[in-house]
Amino acid sequence: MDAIVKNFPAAGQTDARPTQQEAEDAVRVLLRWTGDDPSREGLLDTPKRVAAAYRELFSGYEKSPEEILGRTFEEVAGYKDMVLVRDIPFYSHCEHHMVPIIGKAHVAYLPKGRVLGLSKVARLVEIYGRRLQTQEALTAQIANAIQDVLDPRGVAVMIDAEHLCMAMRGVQKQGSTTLTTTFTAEFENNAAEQARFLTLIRT
Ligand SMILES: Nc1nc2c(ncn2[C@@H]2O[C@H](COP(=O)(O)OP(=O)(O)OP(=O)(O)O)[C@@H](O)[C@H]2O)c(=O)[nH]1
Ligand SMILES: [Zn+2]
Repeated sequence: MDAIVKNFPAAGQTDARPTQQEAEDAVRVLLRWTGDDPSREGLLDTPKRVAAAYRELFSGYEKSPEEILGRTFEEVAGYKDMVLVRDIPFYSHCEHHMVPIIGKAHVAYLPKGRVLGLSKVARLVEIYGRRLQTQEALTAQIANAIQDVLDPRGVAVMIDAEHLCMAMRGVQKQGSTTLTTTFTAEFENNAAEQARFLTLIRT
């Protein structure tokens, strides 16, 4: 688990953050970089709004996956087959251009006794989504967090996302999506389980 989160500040650890003033000044520089005038009326409050928006869009750095996944329960009448939460919509930002990634995550695991609250799976996607990401890292982080904290028989994650850095700029290919998968433990070793996961996603 440490390996997954150690690049990010832990919950409450905001000391290394620049001040509000520094953040707003940086936005003013970027406004000038666009060619606009930060002192015109319509842009006067923009640095403050952008700083607040960044806090929200990147709030995943302040949240702990272990905390979210910590609350599990066992009373499921011996249920032990796959649990799949599919079509979890998310927004993230690519770490190369800081432009949105828009997509859906499908997350499954094979329980070994304990199960997760279903909303916690979606909350986990939010935590990692609200950080600067590559799609590969996002996929692996979600799978590894569940594997490490819940210790199920296996985890499968698929992400299907559009990168606006490929659509709005650069190569400008709108509508193309990228698929990434991570399989752990029993999912990694068992092609039939992988196939069942992929079939259930499409059902
Ligand atoms: N593998 C991977 N690549 C990504 C992701 N998000 C963005 N990229 C790519 O990161 C690459 C960065 O390439 P660079 O050549 O350093 O940057 P660039 O000149 O802005 O590249 P272009 O987008 O081709 O204009 C681009 O090919 C992006 O498409 C991601 O989640 N995963
Ligand atoms: Zn990008």
